[in-house]
Amino acid sequence: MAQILDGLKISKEIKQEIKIEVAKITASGNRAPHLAAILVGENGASKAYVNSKVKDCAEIGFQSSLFKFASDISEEELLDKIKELNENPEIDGFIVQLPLPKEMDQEKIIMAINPKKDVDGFHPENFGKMALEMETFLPATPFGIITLLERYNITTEGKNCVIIGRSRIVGKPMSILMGRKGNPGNSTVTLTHSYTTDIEEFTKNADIVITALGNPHFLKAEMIKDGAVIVDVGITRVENDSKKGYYLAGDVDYESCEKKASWITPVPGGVGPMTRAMLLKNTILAYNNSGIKN
Ligand SMILES: NC(=O)C1=CN([C@@H]2O[C@H](COP(=O)(O)OP(=O)(O)OC[C@H]3O[C@@H](n4cnc5c(N)ncnc54)[C@H](OP(=O)(O)O)[C@@H]3O)[C@@H](O)[C@H]2O)C=CC1
Ligand SMILES: Nc1nc(=O)c2c([nH]1)NC[C@@H]1CN(c3ccc(C(=O)N[C@@H](CCC(=O)O)C(=O)O)cc3)C=[N+]21
Repeated sequence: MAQILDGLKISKEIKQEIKIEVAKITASGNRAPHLAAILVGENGASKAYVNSKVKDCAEIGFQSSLFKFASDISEEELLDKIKELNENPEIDGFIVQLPLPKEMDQEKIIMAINPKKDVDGFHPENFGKMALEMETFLPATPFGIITLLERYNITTEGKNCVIIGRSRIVGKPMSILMGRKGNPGNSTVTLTHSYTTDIEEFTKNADIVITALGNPHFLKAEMIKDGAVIVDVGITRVENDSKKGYYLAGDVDYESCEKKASWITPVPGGVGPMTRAMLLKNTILAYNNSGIKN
């Protein structure tokens, strides 16, 4: 029976640590860190995520701002908003919630963000720094996963790590971080995706499997080896008859895998809360590097 990598618990610890840091900042007469988010369109999951971010900020004493736009906003209008946030000295960091409407040039939007305020770590300058092991903002989800592994003293050195999914926000940066020098890191990484012909061949030999594909219950016990560490990033809303109308499904078939794994993350309560905590962590890093605070 696997032990639980309790992301909810660790995220609370991290938030508590940040809350203490914020209290010290404000006690000495400086303004609190300020995180902003831009949300375009009406995606239900995206709305829920940015709303929870506002709540997280209030909980630990950050200021926060949320800018909502209809899905037919022009690229120019969005770029103007980004420019305004880039220049506003009272805002330490901001994120543009993804995915953006299909018609928009996502790359152009991300490129417009001031890298010093890019607390998602998505700007190519920050992504490049991450890959080159320079100090920068690490994307919140992979940052959350390595922090979770670290706090549970999971050894990654010399291990075979298989990642499923190669998105900009999870799979790709995750593969870089696990393969970097250091601990967590020093793993031998295999990055798999929809063109991988026989995923099972890789997952069966993996000491660590990280799933980020968005396919409910994809990873079954037969696909993993005894004692593997399983990290489930996937969150899909699957419709059912409950009051909410859906339940949250991970990419891992938890019921079967927990019997075989040594460690496993639950969904919900695993990687998701860690992502939120690390965004706050990045914001305080941005704050501390931004000079004058008044
Ligand atoms: N817990 C958290 O904090 C977060 C959770 N998520 C969740 O993680 C999941 C993934 O999201 P995201 O990272 O944005 O990825 P995307 O949805 O952007 O991409 C999915 C990736 O999975 C690959 N893939 C899809 N199907 C298969 C398959 N059958 N076999 C192998 N690879 C496959 C795709 O391959 P290809 O590149 O070839 O198309 C692609 O690289 C979603 O459920 C999302 O909601 C996302 C961010 C944060
Ligand atoms: N610019 C940008 N940055 C992101 O970091 C980003 C993004 N866009 N787009 C969408 C994905 C998704 N993502 C999640 C974060 C937390 C939970 C989370 O807190 N999940 C809870 C459950 C939440 C619920 O009840 O719905 C849990 O797993 O326990 C989920 C998903 C960040 N993303």
